[in-house]
Amino acid sequence: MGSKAVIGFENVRKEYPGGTLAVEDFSLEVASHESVVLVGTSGSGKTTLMRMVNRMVDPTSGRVHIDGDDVASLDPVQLRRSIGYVMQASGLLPHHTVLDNITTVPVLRGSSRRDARTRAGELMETVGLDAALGRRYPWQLSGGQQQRVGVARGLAADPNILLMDEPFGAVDPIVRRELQQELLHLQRDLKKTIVFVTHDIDEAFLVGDRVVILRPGGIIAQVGTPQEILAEPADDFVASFVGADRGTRTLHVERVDGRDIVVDADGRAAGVLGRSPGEQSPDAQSPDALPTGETPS
Ligand SMILES: Nc1ncnc2c1ncn2[C@@H]1O[C@H](COP(=O)(O)OP(=O)(O)OP(=O)(O)O)[C@@H](O)[C@H]1O
Repeated sequence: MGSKAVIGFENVRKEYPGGTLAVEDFSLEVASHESVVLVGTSGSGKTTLMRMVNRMVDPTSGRVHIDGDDVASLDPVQLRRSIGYVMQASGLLPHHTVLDNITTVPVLRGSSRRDARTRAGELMETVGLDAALGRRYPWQLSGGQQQRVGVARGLAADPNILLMDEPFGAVDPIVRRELQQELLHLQRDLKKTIVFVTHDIDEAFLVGDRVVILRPGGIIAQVGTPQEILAEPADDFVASFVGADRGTRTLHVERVDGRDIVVDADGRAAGVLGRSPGEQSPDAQSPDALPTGETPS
């Protein structure tokens, strides 16, 4: 696999045995080092699409390529080991210590145990974990710590691509916010190509360079930067999705890591204005102009 890690979905369709049409016809290119978030209601095909990247799911038709190579032509085991995968509730092996969980894939890929452990220690520091926790078992950690281990494990083989399936879905809102912020820090340094799945639009706007809003059947309702989607929702479905739950909250803008984040009265991120450092953001939306949306009935 090349090092650009450009991911392409070309007219992919997935019909599961039994007849569920999870994805009708989905095409998208994820650029090198880009973070793309798939967001949509339950059952809209987000996880199915993400799993096509590492061949945990094979499309019924269409193809997924990485740097131009059809993943169908790649060995699935090698492919999975070369792509970081972080899932909800961390997915850690319960009978293995934290260190063993983090080092499994690097050792399978040929690292010496010693090198893998050294690297694991560094990664634990990167994700904000005390190295002493390495000897514990997952059940001896808090939910937030488990998720951090999950992120460290996803990064352990230094993959170019990171797949994150509701990675912070199982932790409380405060820890979730901390983990989101840390992911933003990490991504600034690591610059992975990230596909991130969530059903939380606030999270999508915070972590995504681009956000893909899906209808059932993996149909794209809108794809764009958070700014574009907030400024011009494509239709009522998107407007309602984006505004859902926002009601009459007072929105304001906070500067975080050089980015203007729209924050609601509860301190939750509602969007990002002006994406990259150095990028002019004269067209940034006044928070007053953001769609407040009706609470969906
Ligand atoms: N292995 C499977 N066999 C049969 N049907 C499946 C399978 N996996 C998913 N589905 C169905 O495909 C559809 C899309 O599922 P998928 O998990 O991709 O959606 P999702 O958007 O990730 O949902 P959620 O937010 O609930 O995780 C759903 O109707 C689901 O029931």
